[in-house]
Amino acid sequence: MQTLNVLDNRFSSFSTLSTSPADELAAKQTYEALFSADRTLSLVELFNTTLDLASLLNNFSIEATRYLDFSGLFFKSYSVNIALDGSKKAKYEHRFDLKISDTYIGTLTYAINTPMSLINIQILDKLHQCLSYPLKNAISYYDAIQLAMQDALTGLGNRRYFDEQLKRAMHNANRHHSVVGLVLGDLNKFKAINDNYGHAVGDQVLIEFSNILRLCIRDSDSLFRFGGDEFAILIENANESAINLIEHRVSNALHENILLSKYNLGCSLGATLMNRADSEQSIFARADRALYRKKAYTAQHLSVI
Ligand SMILES: Nc1nc2c(ncn2[C@@H]2O[C@H](COP(=O)(O)OP(=O)(O)OP(=O)(O)O)[C@@H](O)[C@H]2O)c(=O)[nH]1
Repeated sequence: MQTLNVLDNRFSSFSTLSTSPADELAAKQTYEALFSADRTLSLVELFNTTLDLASLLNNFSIEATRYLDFSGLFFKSYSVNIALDGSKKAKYEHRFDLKISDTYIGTLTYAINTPMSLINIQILDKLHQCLSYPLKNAISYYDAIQLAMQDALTGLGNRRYFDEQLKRAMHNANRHHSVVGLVLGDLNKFKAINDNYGHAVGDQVLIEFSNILRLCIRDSDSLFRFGGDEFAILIENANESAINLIEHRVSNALHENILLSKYNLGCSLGATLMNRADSEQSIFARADRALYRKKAYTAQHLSVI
């Protein structure tokens, strides 16, 4: 696969506003040659070679950069928000709403330093037509993957996603000589909420707890629910104080939350930091043992964190 940085590889006779009628005519003739039926078909085939959104955007930009000088390319839809690698903002933004038979797919935004000419827009419109179906397929694929990786009740990552992310985070940490932190959480006496107030209230409590966790972490940390009342927080670039801070925040937030304090809901957290000899299994087992000790302590002292 071609992975050149297209933004550093631009050339274009169309890249600025055409200044003379001769320029316009030359551009128009090239445009007509470029978008013969055969050419259109081969572009669609090219874009159809991948379902990966980043690769598709890269393939598309290799074509687009031949006709337009842009410093950034961004795509946003209901579920996707992605930028071409190396994208930078520029003086202007030109947005195109991409549609298939009036159905909105998403918005493609070009960051440009000179306004677009009419011929630029016409060429891009044609390129977008070639892109639209491959893009729609790639978005559907992305949505399906997201769904498969998500816990349906809370929207947090599920156990399968956790396994992937833990592996990726530990790999990165080893490369960059940083450390991953892992916090496992388990609600205390959650079953009693289901038993006493019903499953719907139990669900509401799980959602509320997930929202609390979201507020207690940084953007670079990730959250997961393993099912039931078990949660995990993956902390990148972690250290002892980052873990302590999260534990402190969760504990405070639980006490301050109106719904959860009404049910006197507590949570036990078990945390650990990665060491260089760790495998995914060993770091998880250590966090799990820490959680087990906290649960045992909590049960013994009949207190909540
Ligand atoms: N409402 C709701 N309950 C769930 C869901 N998934 C699992 N549960 C329930 O969560 C409860 C978990 O019970 P336990 O594992 O005993 O946890 P606990 O009551 O917090 O016990 P300790 O952890 O020992 O304090 C079980 O009753 C499950 O049926 C869910 O999606 N929604």
